[in-house]
Amino acid sequence: MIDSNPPLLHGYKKLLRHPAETLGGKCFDHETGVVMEECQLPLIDLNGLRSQNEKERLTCSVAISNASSEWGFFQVLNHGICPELLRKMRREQVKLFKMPFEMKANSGLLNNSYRWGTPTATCPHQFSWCEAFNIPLAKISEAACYGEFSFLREVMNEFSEAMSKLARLLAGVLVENLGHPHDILEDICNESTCFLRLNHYPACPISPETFGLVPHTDSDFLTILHQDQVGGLQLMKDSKWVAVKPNQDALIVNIGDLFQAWSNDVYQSVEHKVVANGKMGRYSIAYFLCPSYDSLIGSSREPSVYRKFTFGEYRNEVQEDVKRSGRKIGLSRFIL
Ligand SMILES: C=C1C[C@]23C[C@@]1(O)CC[C@H]2[C@@]12CC[C@H](O)[C@@](C)(C(=O)O1)[C@H]2[C@@H]3C(=O)O
Ligand SMILES: O=C(O)CCC(=O)C(=O)O
Ligand SMILES: [Fe+2]
Repeated sequence: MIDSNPPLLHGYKKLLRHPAETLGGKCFDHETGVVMEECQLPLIDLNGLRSQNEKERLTCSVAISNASSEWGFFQVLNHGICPELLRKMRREQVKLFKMPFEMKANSGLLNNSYRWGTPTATCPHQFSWCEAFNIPLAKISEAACYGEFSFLREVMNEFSEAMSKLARLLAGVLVENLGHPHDILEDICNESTCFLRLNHYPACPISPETFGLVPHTDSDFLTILHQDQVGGLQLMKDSKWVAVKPNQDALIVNIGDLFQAWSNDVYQSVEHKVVANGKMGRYSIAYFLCPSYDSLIGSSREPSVYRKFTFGEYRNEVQEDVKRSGRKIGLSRFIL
């Protein structure tokens, strides 16, 4: 059989040799709930924030905060990212991942941000059947890192600018609802401290229980996600996995660990995962609103649940945990 691109089966054959048997093994600790039928996430029309009517603006702002506390996730309509830009981004993303594996892995493309599978996995349930470019936006203005993908540079700049505007709008509503000036986070988060993650989940020929992306919470303030029509994203709600039905007019927004810490647990960073699809490949794009590495993340109100930490310290801790134990521990490491 020709090797797939990326060679996930070949590269991880030992780990994935008997997926059915080993899934019952000791590291099998994530299936705490069964998938409910697809459940509609709170769907919020952002035109409410632009209304002349004060009451409408308030209703929309409260809906964003309530969803961020109760679900940690919500979907937004009239988000301002034009469909043509999403289509251009999708075309470039598909072209990028169709490149020969050797080029993706060794060309240093996009600031050498290419990753595939999970080198640190010690059992199938720590393995993600995916490939991704985790691009620091500080670097995307450098033409050198694009090779022949010069148009990709143009599209990514346009896309990340639009996403940055939306992320700032949403973060502004969330911090204002906690009694702070809407731009309080803007001095620690800016275009150059954020990340764009291009995900591709190839069709997966092994166990249907294989993860496209392992259960995790995001290590940022908030994430704005565009998923395609294939589906597979699930989030944890009341100890059950809830599938997120694809809605091409909507973008998905989820609270990250840093906003949970900053809000002193008012907003929840909720576990989510992607289940692999046996027949169809799937693409998604995630924009991560992140502060600079030296920014101190403290609680916006006392008494604080967590000790203060810098984003750099947090990322190092996550990577150390993933290296040491194969999975992310996250915020619980920083409880006072
Ligand atoms: C193996 C892992 C790396 C990751 C945490 C995880 O346990 C699973 C998801 C990964 C991810 C995806 C989105 C973000 O880029 C990230 C920082 C996060 O919060 O979850 C990465 C984590 C990482 O790269 O450390
Ligand atoms: O692809 C998806 O739907 C989710 C991706 C994700 O959770 C991430 O990149 O952090
Ligand atoms: Fe995520």
